[in-house]
Amino acid sequence: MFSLNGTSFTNNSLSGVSRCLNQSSRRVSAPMVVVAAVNSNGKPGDGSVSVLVENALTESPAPVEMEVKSTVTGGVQDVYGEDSATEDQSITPWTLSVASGFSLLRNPHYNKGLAFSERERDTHYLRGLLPPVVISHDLQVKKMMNSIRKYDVPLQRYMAMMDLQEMNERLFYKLLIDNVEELLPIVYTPTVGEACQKYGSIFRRPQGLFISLKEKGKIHEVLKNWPEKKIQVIVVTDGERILGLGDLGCQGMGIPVGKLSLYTALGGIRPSACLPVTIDVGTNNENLLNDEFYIGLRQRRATGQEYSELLDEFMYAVKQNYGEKVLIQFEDFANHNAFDLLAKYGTSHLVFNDDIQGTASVVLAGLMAALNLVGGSLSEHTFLFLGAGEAGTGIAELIALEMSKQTGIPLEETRKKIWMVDSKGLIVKSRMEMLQHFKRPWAHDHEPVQELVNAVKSIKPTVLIGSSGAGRTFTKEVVQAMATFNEKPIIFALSNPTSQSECTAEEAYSWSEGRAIFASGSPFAPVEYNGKVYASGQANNAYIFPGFGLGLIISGAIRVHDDMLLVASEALADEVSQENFEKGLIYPPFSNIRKISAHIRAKVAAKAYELGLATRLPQPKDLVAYAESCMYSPAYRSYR
Ligand SMILES: O=C([O-])CC(=O)C(=O)O
Ligand SMILES: [Mg+2]
Repeated sequence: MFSLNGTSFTNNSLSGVSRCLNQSSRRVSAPMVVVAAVNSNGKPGDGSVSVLVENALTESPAPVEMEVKSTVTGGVQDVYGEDSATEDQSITPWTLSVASGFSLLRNPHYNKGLAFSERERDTHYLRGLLPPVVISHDLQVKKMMNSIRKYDVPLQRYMAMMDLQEMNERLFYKLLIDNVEELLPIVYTPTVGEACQKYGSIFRRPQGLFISLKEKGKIHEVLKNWPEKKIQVIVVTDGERILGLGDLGCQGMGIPVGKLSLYTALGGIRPSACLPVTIDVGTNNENLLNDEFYIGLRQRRATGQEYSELLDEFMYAVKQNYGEKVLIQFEDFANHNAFDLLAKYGTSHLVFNDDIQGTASVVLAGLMAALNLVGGSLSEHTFLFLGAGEAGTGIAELIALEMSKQTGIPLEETRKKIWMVDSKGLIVKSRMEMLQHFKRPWAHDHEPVQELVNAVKSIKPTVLIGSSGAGRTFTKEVVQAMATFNEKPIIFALSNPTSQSECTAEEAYSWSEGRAIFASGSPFAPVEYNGKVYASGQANNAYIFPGFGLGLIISGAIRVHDDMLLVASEALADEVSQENFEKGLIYPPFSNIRKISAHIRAKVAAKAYELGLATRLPQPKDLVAYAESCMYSPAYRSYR
């Protein structure tokens, strides 16, 4: 028991502190979260409680930081680590954590390292636990960047970043936000691919939830083991198709972790609202099954009923634990499950498949921008895809939809402008019987063609898109063929990571004599060809999903709709400046990504309101300003 401002509380009703504050201060507007309440001397009876209040949505300090001095009649320190699930859920969004001294330094959410001020060191039992110097957040960033740059191997940089995330979350995000172009390829594609391949060896601490067949029947409880309760976005994989690297089983965890760090850094969703999940139903990867350091279930993949029962239980438990409006992003599932899961849960949950929908939206944006360089409208172009899986067919469908919207021509007709080659050659009507359902809309009248190069020569596409997961498949002959009948061939090599890219930037520019409009899923450094420097764009779904996700969240959307993907594409294409076009770029630089994300978010939210899918009412007047005000900032809080 302790009392604050004349009110008594038990330790497990500390959320009452928040209510008391809220009632006693006219200066604080809900929703606010108490992030630290520390008994400054720890002795019952004569201490004081200092409390920091912050905005629940953004984790940024509230307009007014409050210090409440009051007589404490009981110790409050011992509530540290108490399960906040025991708190009265009806008073959400109040949450409370208490940390001081050594445990404060060990808590990545609150730790500031050498940036703790003299006063904080006094009031939070930090004296002696830190060396004397006090440094600024900016200097910490500079210091970390210096040490990260000393590593030559990208995986070492990745591990240094993961260590930092575990040690000081706000420093991690500030580093990432301030150095996004340099660090994106480290915490995300392509390095995250290598991290997944070696995840068993580099695994240190769990960064997300592992839900395996062993947890069947207990998933509801497993979700409760996660320390955060107010989850807004889940990225989930079953590891069967990690980037273009194939089945990495349980080691796919690097992907949800990486994607969610971008949700925070690029999209502005607070870290504690993000939950990375890996569903482990086994792996068919023999190397992993025989690897003594493999961290997952050592069995072949469960399929059929066993698989769908586990997924069903997971999806149900998520809704039970976090409500209707939690966004579930499916990532890197194999084709045979990805389409089915999206269709199955699309009507009951807020689900989004990044590989089908996010990639589609980002590629459509790139194409819209490319039209400024090559001319013509979308429907005047002809498209050929290598790879008819999630990404390929997802992009194709969104292009066909946009063409149909622009021209009024029915979707069945606009689809005919789009051709696909898979591992068995051109997708044509005579193969219909044998085709998986998601490939069928793309089977057109044509004689069978085996090789990509022959398909290119026969179809004469203006746009060639690689979504095959197979590296070096856009050969010299293929690129040269594109360059013979197109003045400016549009070539997208989307597969990830770099090793799986259908061709390199250098190949695209040199084989097309510098005429290609090129973009790739993984980043390539600028290329010099014939004395001219060519910078290419990164057609990566990282441009879309963080802003798209927050657009859904701020509007309280309950379903994803294709029209939201279309407006996200338009919003991204609008961000490409004249200066970018002059350099041949069809994507804006990632350095502007937070601003870009705010625009995408506002457009997606506006569409959700227009479609009647938004539940957060009333609609904010200025959605861009509102979106910006909701963004998580990694600025340190001051614990007074
Ligand atoms: O992770 C990325 O860079 C893009 C993506 O979703 C994939 O390749 O599966
Ligand atoms: Mg993916």
